[in-house]
Amino acid sequence: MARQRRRPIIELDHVDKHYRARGRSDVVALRDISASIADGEFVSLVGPSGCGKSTLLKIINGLERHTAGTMRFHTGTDDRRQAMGMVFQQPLLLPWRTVKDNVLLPRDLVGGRRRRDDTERAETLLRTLSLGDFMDRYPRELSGGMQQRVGIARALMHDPRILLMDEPFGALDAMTRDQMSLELLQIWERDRKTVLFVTHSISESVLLSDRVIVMSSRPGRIVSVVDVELPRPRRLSDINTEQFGHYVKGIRRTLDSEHELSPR
Ligand SMILES: Nc1ncnc2c1ncn2[C@@H]1O[C@H](COP(=O)(O)OP(=O)(O)OP(=O)(O)O)[C@@H](O)[C@H]1O
Repeated sequence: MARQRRRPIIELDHVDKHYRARGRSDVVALRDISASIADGEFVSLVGPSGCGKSTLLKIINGLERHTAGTMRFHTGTDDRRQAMGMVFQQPLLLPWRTVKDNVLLPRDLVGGRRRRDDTERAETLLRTLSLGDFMDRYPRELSGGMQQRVGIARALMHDPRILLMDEPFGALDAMTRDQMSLELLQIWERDRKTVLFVTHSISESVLLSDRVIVMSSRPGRIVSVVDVELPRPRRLSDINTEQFGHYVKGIRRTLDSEHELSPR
């Protein structure tokens, strides 16, 4: 059954991105990207290494500028940074700040005194992410998965409408990665933020997403958009179902055929 789509929050229309390289020809990272992401939707981006997935997140949050096409955001604010939170593969925590102070970093960067609300929000987020007992510890005292949870709490601190996640679990072992996927799903089911999630794992993309955008090798283009019609809430055991396998195989086939066609 087709899901009813909500109104778009991000619209990309024929977007290109070229990186200028002095003395060499430009790198065409993205070509003709058109997509509409609905408010509250969970969308994954999969594609070969170097196809421009990170670039797409960076032009969406304004860290990079697109070179052609148009982008529209319907977030209720002109301040893109306010509307978006970003989670990177490495959590990039400041080692001299405690866990709680790392989560409060975006708040502190704005300047002025912290309000009690800010501290309470940081504490609530940390408790939600099972870090209630580690708020006053330092990053070096935490495992990789715990550090990544701190990165997620920090990205959620200003309550963004959109969460951009660039291979957030890529550096974690398989079990921690599964656990983190489930926790992310729980947060998403509760808050229904719009999530754009970059991953190399096809099964992770199917487990988490409403839609999976499949990209070609560089220059990155969208070659397929897969609606994942698996029921929610999802569980890890869904991975063993026939329907799940069907989605994974379909996406794998698309990526393989693109790889065969691409110039080497
Ligand atoms: N600042 C930059 N200057 C020049 N070229 C860049 C820059 N950043 C990225 N590129 C190039 O743009 C292309 C896309 O890179 P990007 O990091 O977006 O790919 P990706 O799909 O996220 O890769 P991966 O899956 O390996 O992380 C690559 O060829 C890369 O070398």
